[in-house]
Amino acid sequence: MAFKTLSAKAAAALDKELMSTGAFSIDQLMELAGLSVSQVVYRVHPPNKGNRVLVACGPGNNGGDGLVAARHLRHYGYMPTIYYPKRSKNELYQRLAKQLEDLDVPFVDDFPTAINSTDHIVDAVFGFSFSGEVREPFPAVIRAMEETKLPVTSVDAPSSWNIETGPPESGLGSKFHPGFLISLTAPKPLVKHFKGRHFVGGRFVSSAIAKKYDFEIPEYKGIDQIVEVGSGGERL
Ligand SMILES: NC(=O)C1=CN([C@@H]2O[C@H](COP(=O)(O)OP(=O)(O)OC[C@H]3O[C@@H](n4cnc5c(N)ncnc54)[C@H](O)[C@@H]3O)[C@@H](O)[C@H]2O)[C@@H](O)CC1
Ligand SMILES: [K+]
Repeated sequence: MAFKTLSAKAAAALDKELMSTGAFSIDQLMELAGLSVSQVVYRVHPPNKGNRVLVACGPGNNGGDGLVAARHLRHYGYMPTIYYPKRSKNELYQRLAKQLEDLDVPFVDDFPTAINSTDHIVDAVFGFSFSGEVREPFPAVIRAMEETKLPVTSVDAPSSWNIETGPPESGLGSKFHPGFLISLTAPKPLVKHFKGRHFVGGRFVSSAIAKKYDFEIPEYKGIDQIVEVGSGGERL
């Protein structure tokens, strides 16, 4: 049986609720989301398979998850590189970037060039608030991820996919099929079109919240922040 999915609208409402009546701060949620992303990368691509990881960060919270994941990956022994062209002026993101700079993690401006010297890519460009056509400077990033043979781990959604309906029918993003996806809190409807290895993360949801938003919390084992589920979201 497949896990129930969470629409983009429901995911945004859930986030808002966690940060209001739920009493969480955005820093906490992003830290846990990024930690779970780092655990997926470690699971599917341990550092002895090649420790260079290129993290593509978009302008919103999906990009913030990427910045947090990069810090954890650095501490696990990876050599992350960050592409973060639309830096937010928000203090939280500035602190996350400073933490990486203090670990000597490089920031690069040219994603298509950087992709030639990495072993793994983290796609933290867009999450559940993506809509419409991909705007500059991100088309080149989506194209490079679409064309590369390197493994890609997408955070919450393969960037450029419609959250409800999946990959675009034609043009940019239509051939973007990352090998790995981590759905945060609960899979979004687009997972119906995802064929790779699929994980769920975000081990901070209470059963009351899951019940209210009508999704299931997967069975996390031990100290894991992630659970592998079937590509469509079904139990393994
Ligand atoms: N509920 C959860 O489990 C949590 C979710 N988080 C992350 O937060 C994400 C959602 O974050 P946000 O709501 O900030 O949004 P996103 O990060 O999905 O994207 C919004 C940003 O992308 C830009 N954008 C949207 N469409 C675009 C287009 N067509 N071309 C170019 N730019 C475009 C917007 O202007 C905005 O700056 C989730 O997907 C998840 O990764 C975590 O950070 C916190 C916990
Ligand atoms: K993404």
